[in-house]
Amino acid sequence: MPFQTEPAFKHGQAPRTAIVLCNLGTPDEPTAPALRRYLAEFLGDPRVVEIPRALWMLILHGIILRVRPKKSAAKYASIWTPEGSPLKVWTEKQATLLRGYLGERGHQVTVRYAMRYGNPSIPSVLDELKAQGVTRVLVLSAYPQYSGTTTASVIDAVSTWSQKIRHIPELRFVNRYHDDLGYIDALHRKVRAHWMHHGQGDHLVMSFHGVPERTLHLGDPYHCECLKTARMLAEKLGLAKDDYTVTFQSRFGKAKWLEPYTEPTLVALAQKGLKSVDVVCPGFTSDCLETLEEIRMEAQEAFKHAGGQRFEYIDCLNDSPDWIRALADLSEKHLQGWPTKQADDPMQLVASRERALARGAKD
Ligand SMILES: C=CC1=C(C)c2cc3[nH]c(cc4nc(cc5[nH]c(cc1n2)c(C)c5CCC(=O)O)C(CCC(=O)O)=C4C)c(C)c3C=C
Ligand SMILES: [Fe+2]
Ligand SMILES: [Fe+2]
Repeated sequence: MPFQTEPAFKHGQAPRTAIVLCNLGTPDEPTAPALRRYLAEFLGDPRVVEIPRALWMLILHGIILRVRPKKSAAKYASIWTPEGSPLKVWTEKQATLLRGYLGERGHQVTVRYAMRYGNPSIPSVLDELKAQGVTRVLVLSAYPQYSGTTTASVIDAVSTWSQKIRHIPELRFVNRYHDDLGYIDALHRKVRAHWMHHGQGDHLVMSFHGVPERTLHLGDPYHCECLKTARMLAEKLGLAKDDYTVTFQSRFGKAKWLEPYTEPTLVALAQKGLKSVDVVCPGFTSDCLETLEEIRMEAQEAFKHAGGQRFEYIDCLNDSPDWIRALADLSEKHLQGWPTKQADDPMQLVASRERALARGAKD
């Protein structure tokens, strides 16, 4: 296999570090053709749908990609903003803010965001970083809970890219932070701030994205990590067991997914007489189709239709300063041993002195 051409190797170049904040991805626009491209890539990933390949390709291309793009495009149109898809807008903002926070702490790191499906793609971002001379990459997934369907797929994309590279940068992956104290604290503050402004409902539903239940029995830690996040958040909020329910949303297809399902749970709670509920989606670090349309719109309607009166959707972490601080702390933890402050790294000091001398010679 031919490898990508490298620029000539130069001795004495200072190491350069980058962080890539990877999220799931989103269509380029809320139209059926854009959705077809996005869903073909997403649902064609064997990490996402684990059924025999030939059969799945027939179903995907023969049925799903003929029907779903139009329906999904209409849903995306209902949450689209002038700046684009919320998922992309928030992820981009998080990357910019993370760069700023780390810069304030004296770190010289490049921070980029990338999307596992759609744009900017993981390989395109890694190509760009490599062209800029980046020698160390910390891959930080936007998924706090590890799942084979998401986190592992990001790792696959980076590994596939590296297979065509001769001089591979040092790579590190943050696989999970479901129990990271900064993440839990940021969630807790988000919920508390919402209660302060809108009052506290009679019950809190914590809704996580679902996965097929089979993956749990096959050893995927996702379910356990969601439950741990929920337990820690509940403890921090001072909630008793009866004050909250953990649910799973976004079921796809006919197979059994993790239960209890979010919308039927909300309907059952309303039918039992619950009038007032708060819903938070702790596994989503950015608002997106699944939170804004499926929860804030659809689930709210179902809850009220079943007799509920007050439904408060609590925004995702998005650009909350507590969250960006947690991201910066997490990054610092995983950057250890990769000097990113000039004073830490003699090579950087030499390189910067040489640059200064070269500038002096020119001036
Ligand atoms: C087909 C199976 C799917 C699995 C498994 C799955 C896991 C999974 N997804 C997220 C996070 C997000 N998913 C989003 C959208 C979305 N998810 C699926 C299917 C599966 N997800 C589809 C088909 C879609 C697209 C929309 C649609 O047509 O319904 C999103 C939102 C993206 C956006 O653009 O806003 C997120 C985020 C996680 C965390 C996860 C497993 C843990
Ligand atoms: Fe999904
Ligand atoms: Fe959905």
